[in-house]
Amino acid sequence: MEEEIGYDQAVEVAHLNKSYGSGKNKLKVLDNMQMRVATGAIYGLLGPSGCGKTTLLRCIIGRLSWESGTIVTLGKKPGTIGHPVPGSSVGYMPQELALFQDFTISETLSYFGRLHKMTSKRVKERMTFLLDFLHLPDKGRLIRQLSGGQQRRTSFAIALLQEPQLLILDEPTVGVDPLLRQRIWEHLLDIAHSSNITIIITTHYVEEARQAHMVGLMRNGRLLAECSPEELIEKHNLPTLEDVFLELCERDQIGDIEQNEGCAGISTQVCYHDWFVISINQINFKSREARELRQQQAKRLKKFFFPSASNVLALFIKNLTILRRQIGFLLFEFMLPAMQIVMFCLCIGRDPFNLNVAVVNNETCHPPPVPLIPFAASCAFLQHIDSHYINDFQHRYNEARESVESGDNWGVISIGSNFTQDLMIRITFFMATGLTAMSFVLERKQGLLDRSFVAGVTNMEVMIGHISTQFLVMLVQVSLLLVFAIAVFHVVAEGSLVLVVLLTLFQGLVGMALGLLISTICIEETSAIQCALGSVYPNMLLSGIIWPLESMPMNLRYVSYCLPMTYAAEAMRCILARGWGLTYMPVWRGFLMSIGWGWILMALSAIALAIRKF
Ligand SMILES: Nc1ncnc2c1ncn2[C@@H]1O[C@H](COP(=O)(O)OP(=O)(O)OP(=O)(O)O)[C@@H](O)[C@H]1O
Repeated sequence: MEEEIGYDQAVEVAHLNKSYGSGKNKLKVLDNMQMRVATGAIYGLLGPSGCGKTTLLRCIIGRLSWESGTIVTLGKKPGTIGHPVPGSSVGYMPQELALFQDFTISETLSYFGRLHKMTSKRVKERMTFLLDFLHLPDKGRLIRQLSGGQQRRTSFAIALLQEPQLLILDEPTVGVDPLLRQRIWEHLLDIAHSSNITIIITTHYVEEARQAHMVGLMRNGRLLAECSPEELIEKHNLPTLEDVFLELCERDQIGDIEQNEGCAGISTQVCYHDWFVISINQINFKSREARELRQQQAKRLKKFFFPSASNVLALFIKNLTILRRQIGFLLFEFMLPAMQIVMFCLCIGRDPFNLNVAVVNNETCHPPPVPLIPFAASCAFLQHIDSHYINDFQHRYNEARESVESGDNWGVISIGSNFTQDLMIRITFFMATGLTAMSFVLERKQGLLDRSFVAGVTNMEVMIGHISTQFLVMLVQVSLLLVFAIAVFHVVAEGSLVLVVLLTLFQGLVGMALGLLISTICIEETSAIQCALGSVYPNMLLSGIIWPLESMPMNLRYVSYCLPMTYAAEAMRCILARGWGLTYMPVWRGFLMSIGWGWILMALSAIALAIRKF
């Protein structure tokens, strides 16, 4: 049974050290940082720009890891599995807007309400209150149509939505008029008092922090003072908090901060209150941590394999809403693969000029007028060629080659027996890669991904959310592709259509998983696009789709066998041209490779997501 620890301090930070980068580029941002926030208090975190406030807040909510020191948020280390931090116990308003520009206010709040597992009735109630309280316009208005101040207030509304135990507000009053700013502070004081909600707030308007119960003054990643505003002002005998702040900064610059008697060993002015009855050192976290480690690993694995259905549903609906808002682009996406196959089947019929070449066709052409003849794209190609220009149709490769050697022809066109079938695998794979390659990039840049993570979403849930939405798009794409290829152009299809559809979908999923990996690794849109294109061409060249594997150097051939498309393309040829089923090795091997690659790429994406901690 888990040990329940009551906490008088909602947040305790002790000896925290945190750096960004490594080696020569290492930047120490938090330096032996200390902080204690009593439950039900409003804590104003003040400090010059770049002193590490946001970094500290992100550590407190479990979005950043640190090198050494301890953080206890609402009784446990943030990020502990089963602990709702990050999750519903914390409301976070980041500095950046972090809003879906194409969502309405209502859709935005509903999305976060679903993540926090609120009933739709409760979401409606809170929405009505927040719209009125924050002077927001009609809930049907798109975020992009709101003014800067209105957008910030919407962002604030998200943080307040589920009435969390802990509110972390990173500069919530920037761009808010003084009247509304005062209302916000009154509301914060009210919820802290009536609901025992703890609030940590950063602000550059130092004077407004006088309304907080406690203020922490930071500089260069260290805490200079932690006191109630009145005590600080009284102690320094200065008229304003801002003056105290300036004086402390100046004294810190010349190394003249007094050591507080009650706080030996910490070069910080700290005022003790009745709230601070538990010292972080009194709790034996080390022994508890060791005991919990094994349980945590088991829980982490469970959470990885059994994601929350309601979170996945919330992400799915969110992604669908994004797609709905881009309906033109969505239609284009639906049609693109079908257009590619149509163009391919139509355009190859154009007359080339002055080509005196021998043609060897290994695909089977049926003479008209056989009804519903299976279509081989190569046959259409040959039928459309004016025999005046390409007039030497050989049937055997050696004969064709000899005709070139003897000077009768200047070249040989040899059409492989798999010319048309491979196309479907190729188009599906690359389209799917394109579908997901940008999934995280934009959301991450706008801080949206981070906000979902703070609301308790896991990496796996985000990935499943994206894959399930894009899978819908891919279903439409594959249906259109197969209709055009098989029903309209009669591409040879001797085998089971179910296997064809399944293999195409599996290949699409592998392409999507590759796209996800790309979008996890790349920070900018341009690098994601280049990465997607860069992975497409080697894949295409090496997988034997453009040129036969047999013509490759032996070592390269082994590389080719390991690629996701090689065996799948072979399996597709065997199903379509030979009518083989799953009992044949080349067919099941193609399926097995597709499934294996899908899992490998998904796992790599999950690992990359976990390491990057967006
Ligand atoms: N992801 C990052 N990689 C490298 N350096 C970073 C990163 N994020 C922040 N920093 C650096 O860490 C330092 C502290 O940044 P942080 O955002 O925590 O400061 P802040 O006190 O919140 O500043 P502000 O008040 O301007 O928001 C800055 O020097 C910043 O450049």
